[in-house]
Amino acid sequence: MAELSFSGLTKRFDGHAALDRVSADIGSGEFVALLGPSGCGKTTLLRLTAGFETPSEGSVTLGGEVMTDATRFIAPEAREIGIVFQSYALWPHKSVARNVSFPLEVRRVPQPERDARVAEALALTGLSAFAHRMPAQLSGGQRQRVALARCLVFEPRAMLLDEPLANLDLALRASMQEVFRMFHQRTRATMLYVTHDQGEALALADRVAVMERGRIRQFAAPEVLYREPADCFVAGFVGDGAVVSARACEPAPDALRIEVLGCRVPTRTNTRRPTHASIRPENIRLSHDAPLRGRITGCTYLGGRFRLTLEAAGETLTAFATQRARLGETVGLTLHDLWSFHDPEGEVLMARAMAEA
Ligand SMILES: Nc1ncnc2c1ncn2[C@@H]1O[C@H](COP(=O)(O)OP(=O)(O)OP(=O)(O)O)[C@@H](O)[C@H]1O
Repeated sequence: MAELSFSGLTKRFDGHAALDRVSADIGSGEFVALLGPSGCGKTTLLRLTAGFETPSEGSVTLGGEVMTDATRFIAPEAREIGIVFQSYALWPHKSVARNVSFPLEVRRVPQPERDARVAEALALTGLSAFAHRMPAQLSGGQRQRVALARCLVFEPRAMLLDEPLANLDLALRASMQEVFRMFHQRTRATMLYVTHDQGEALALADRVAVMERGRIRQFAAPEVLYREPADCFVAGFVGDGAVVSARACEPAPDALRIEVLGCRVPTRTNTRRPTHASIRPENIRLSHDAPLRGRITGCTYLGGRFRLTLEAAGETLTAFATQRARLGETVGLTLHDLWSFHDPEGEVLMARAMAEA
């Protein structure tokens, strides 16, 4: 499977940039999720990759070969890219086996080889027993697996998945995530997976590109996005917790301590001029005598622990507790292991994102 690159990729619709100078490299065999709020450009990026749209500027390269740029356009069917849609897009009048065999029939693969490859694809997706069923006789999850088998049977150079689990109920989504993970481990296909479900993106992908307003704001492994968000948008969008103003303590030769919520605390950081800190629930310890005081405004049982919402120094924070807490009760809070970053425009962006939500 080939590596996929975007360089300065821009797509304007009626003067409005749906994608704005996106550049990224996806390694061969990598599973990448595109995550972001509605309208941020995820589907547009997928459609440009598939060849359903042409870019206003920039290029898409697959396996070192330019698929599209200012002078070149390879037609979608010649790109050898597999696509799985949330609507499954199966042929209703063809059996499961015929649906899966269709891409091979189009490519005039001889029958014995076709049969062997279809059997292999059905086995890989756990559908061998359903080969002769019609799509209408399958559940949503089984239909999605047929779409997956039909995609992998022709060994595409890359696979694009557009919210493939969006139509499934919660329990099925969880089991299908497992199917996707196993599928990726066994095929090592290069996969670009669009979702606005961050749980899905963080659980499945090797790396996640967090998008906002046509741009990639951070492209990193899930644990890096969570522990070291690049800016206020990513810190607020990915994971639980709060984003608050911070500044380096004086003197600030290394900015290893910050002032946050009126406290001076050590920080992990990549800057000498932090403007904000990300406070995850696990960064807060409850202790009776800590000077930072928080008033409990919410307490939800999560199974095994409680999620608390607290008001402290004018901010809303989230913490975990082992025991139920009383609403209105005041507790002491100790902050530890905070991540801080430089994002002077963060407040404006966050206000805009909240207004749009
Ligand atoms: N064919 C089109 N004509 C005009 N505007 C378009 C067209 N396709 C997309 N857009 C606009 O481009 C922006 C990005 O759309 P896109 O579908 O890529 O977002 P998305 O992140 O996939 O959203 P969602 O999660 O809601 O599917 C939106 O503002 C959308 O209205």
